[in-house]
Amino acid sequence: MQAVQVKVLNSKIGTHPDFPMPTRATDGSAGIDLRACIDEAMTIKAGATHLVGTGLAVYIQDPNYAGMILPRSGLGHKHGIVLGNLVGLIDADYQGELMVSVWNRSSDDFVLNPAERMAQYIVVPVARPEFEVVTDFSDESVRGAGGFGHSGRH
Ligand SMILES: O=c1ccn([C@H]2C[C@H](O)[C@@H](COP(=O)(O)OP(=O)(O)OP(=O)(O)O)O2)c(=O)[nH]1
Ligand SMILES: [Mg+2]
Repeated sequence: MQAVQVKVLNSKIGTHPDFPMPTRATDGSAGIDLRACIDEAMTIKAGATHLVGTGLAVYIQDPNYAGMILPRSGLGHKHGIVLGNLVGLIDADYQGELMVSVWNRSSDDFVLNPAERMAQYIVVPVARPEFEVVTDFSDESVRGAGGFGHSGRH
């Protein structure tokens, strides 16, 4: 996939030095960091969840792809800042603002500053198979219906 369409919904983005257009931190970065598009710092109390806008709309258009919003490892591990929905799945036909559900799962309040990089966004391919209804599967796998630790722990 070469490009997706990005609409800037907040005029600060791309004009204010603190709010650059989203980019990859390095050439090899999978994710594009999503910044909090807020005017003032907000306190996310211990255990609280806030829906925070990014000021951006991304229209993937091609249904063979989807967007995902993932936590940043540093914020998640060191500060307990993860996602209220654990992972955000963004449909290819979604044209609204990318929103981040910021969950402070730690026991300390967290101050989210304007333009702070709060999560990251990737685009992934999506297999969209038909669901072919059968009475019996075409063969029996080695695993069969075993799951949930069926193969042991070690
Ligand atoms: O972290 C997220 C998750 C979702 N969305 C937007 C894009 C996505 O395409 C839409 C719907 O998401 P989802 O299907 O996960 O939520 P739902 O609760 O099933 O809502 P809907 O009934 O609108 O599909 O909400 C975000 O902006 N951020
Ligand atoms: Mg849905």
